Amino acid sequence: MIDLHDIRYVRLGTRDLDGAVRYAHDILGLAEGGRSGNAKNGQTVYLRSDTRDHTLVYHDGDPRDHTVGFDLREGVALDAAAAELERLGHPVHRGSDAECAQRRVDAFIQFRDPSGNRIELLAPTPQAGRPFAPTRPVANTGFSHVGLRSTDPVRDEAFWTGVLSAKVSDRIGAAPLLRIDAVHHKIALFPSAFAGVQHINHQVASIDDIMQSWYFLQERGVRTVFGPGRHPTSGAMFLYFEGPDGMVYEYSSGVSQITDPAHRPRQFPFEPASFCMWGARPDIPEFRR
Ligand SMILES: CC(C)C(=O)/C=C/C(C(=O)O)=C(/O)C(=O)O
Ligand SMILES: [Fe+2]
Repeated sequence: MIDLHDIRYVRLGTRDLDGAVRYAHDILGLAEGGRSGNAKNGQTVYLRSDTRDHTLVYHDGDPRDHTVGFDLREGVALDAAAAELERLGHPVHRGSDAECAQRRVDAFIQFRDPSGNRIELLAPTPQAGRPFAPTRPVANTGFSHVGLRSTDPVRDEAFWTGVLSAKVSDRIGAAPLLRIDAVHHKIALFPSAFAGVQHINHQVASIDDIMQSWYFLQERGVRTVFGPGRHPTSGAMFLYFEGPDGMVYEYSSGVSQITDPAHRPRQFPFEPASFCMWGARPDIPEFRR
């Protein structure tokens, strides 16, 4: 079992780096935390959502190119994790010096989950907490979770809980909401015909930030695709909206924590009442019945 600590970053390719960075800054309220590369070979922009070095990366490249990077729990050796994955038949790529520099990490390994989602495991790298101030008036308290596409959620749940250390908090139909710490979920696996990141969540402080964001997005012509609403599963109030290259972003507030070691996942039917207890209906393909 490979013990995960937290998600460190999501990396997304884009053909419109300036547009994606502008969106991250002006709409999401993220702060630019530096750039690397050059116009000839491709640029990478690091974006900050909290006191961490960065949590979102946009780079020149194919918009279908998505990667999620996880910190390993302290004491878990990268080599041991690589050996375990290879023993189980998952090919592993060890990051070159140039690739490490691009990710601002000391060392990492890369592999794919059974659906083909590209995952990176990072050697624990101490990060100095740097002050973070949102770049627009929203109390963005930080990046929190991803929805991943899964071509077979039952198979992928077995991988994420059996090979990696995720635990099932709840299921909606076949879609598991998985935790790797006390937070209700950091990963959700949603049925899809192909792999990739399906949505990216940032936490905001309160319902005021959700509702103010709803009006803010409408005024700027950003399409809301679900909400405002409240998830019966995690209890979080939410707003999902469209980002660059069709990515869905989510703000949520009030996600529950699971600290009871005897917690048993609840099974919710895959229907709108399980998605929102206020009656909002999603306009998101993966959440349609
Ligand atoms: C609309 C989906 C199926 C849903 O209900 C997701 C639930 C939650 C939650 O309980 O907080 C999410 O945040 C999510 O993974 O989007
Ligand atoms: Fe979510």
